[in-house]
Amino acid sequence: MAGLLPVEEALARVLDGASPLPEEWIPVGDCDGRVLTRDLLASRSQPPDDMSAMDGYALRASDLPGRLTVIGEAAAGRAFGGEVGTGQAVRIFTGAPIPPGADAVIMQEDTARDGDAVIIDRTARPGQFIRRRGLDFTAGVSVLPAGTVMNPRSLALAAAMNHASVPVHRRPRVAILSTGDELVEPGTAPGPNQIVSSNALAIAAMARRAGADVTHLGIAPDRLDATLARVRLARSEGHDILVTSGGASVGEYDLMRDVIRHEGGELGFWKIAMRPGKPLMMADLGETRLLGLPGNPVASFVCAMLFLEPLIARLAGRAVDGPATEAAILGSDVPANDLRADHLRARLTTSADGLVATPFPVQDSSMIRVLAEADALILRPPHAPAARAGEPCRVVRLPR
Ligand SMILES: Nc1nc2c(c(=O)[nH]1)N[C@H]1C(S)=C(S)[C@@H](COP(=O)(O)OP(=O)(O)OC[C@H]3O[C@@H](n4cnc5c(N)ncnc54)[C@H](O)[C@@H]3O)O[C@H]1N2
Ligand code: MOO
Repeated sequence: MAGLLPVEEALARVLDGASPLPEEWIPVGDCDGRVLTRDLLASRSQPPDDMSAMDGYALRASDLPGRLTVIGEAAAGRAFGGEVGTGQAVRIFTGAPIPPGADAVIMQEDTARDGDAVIIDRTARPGQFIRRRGLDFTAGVSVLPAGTVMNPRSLALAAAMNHASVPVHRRPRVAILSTGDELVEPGTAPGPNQIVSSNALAIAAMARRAGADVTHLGIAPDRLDATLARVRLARSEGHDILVTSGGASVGEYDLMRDVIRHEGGELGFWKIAMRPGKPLMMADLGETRLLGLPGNPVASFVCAMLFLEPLIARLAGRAVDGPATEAAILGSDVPANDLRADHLRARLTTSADGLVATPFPVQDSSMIRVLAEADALILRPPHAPAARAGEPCRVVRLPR
């Protein structure tokens, strides 16, 4: 099994030359998960004026304690027109501008009203319950730098800074093609020897979570012309990534290498030192980067997790960190590994010693149920020696 490319080298090639996609402007409400292409400046200060933080009375702290004359009212969005003088107070509500002359707010719970007067038998600190102009942000300051991955909180901040639309990297466009004479779509009545296609749906869901727009190209039978037609469609529609599933191995109906050759693409690699997922391939077909995933469902999933998600992240402008690994201890013995980095489907439990990862006894890469029931992948590096239950290991949690 010479010539298997190490996983790290394969990932480097998948990412090689892939850079964040061009800018587009989108409504601020739609930018969750998108990455800013430019700094966002505050176009106003927040709050725009000194504001009350409480419902109560605006007054001069030096007048307290005392009986003050209430000369008017200020509410959010509606300022009091005059000025507060000695011995005077303005009825004020949360978010209302502090009238000139006042230097403190006292909560209404600490007051007693008597007609036009308010009686306050305590003192106030100057500035009490006043939010100063620009407390949150100041006009002209760069608050959200280019490269920020937007989330519901930063989205709210961009909106509050009065950006109706924001500049972000375009979403990667991913087309997904399943190949195989045996495949039928879910919900049809499979004939003898047929298999319900599931890989494309898993890959699409992962790609969407990673921030891509997804096009389904359906199922191509194991014929070069039919497969080529769909690949050309994906290219002509300007997809950044074409993911194929199946046809990656060495069988007589495994067409993907022929497809790449017919399209004038150069095979970036084929076959990597990984289990599951050995026959992964990559090629550039013009502007479209092709990831040819193996057909075995677990292999296609793990390859999508390790290679497609980082590629989408890179194109979307996000940092590519690789899957976060955690320390755990083995829940059962594992045999020595060969030259392929292994990814054992495992359940996670917690014990007094910490996280315990127990591999499923059967690790066949066709087993979708085991994949669905697993919590994590135990990472077994190439040539890792046999290990006993209780020994340390590294795991990657599977997305929930
Ligand atoms: N002589 C060799 N045979 C195989 C090798 C090898 O190195 N030498 N590698 C094995 C490995 S590892 C894998 S993984 C598979 C990959 O094969 P293909 O990419 O060519 O995939 P297919 O043959 O088309 O399908 C394999 C298996 O997966 C099922 N499948 C395919 N597509 C889907 C789908 N969309 N949804 C659900 N299931 C799917 C398909 O029915 C097959 O059962 O090759 C090994 N062989
Ligand atoms: O990639 Mo294959 O699934 O290792 O069997």
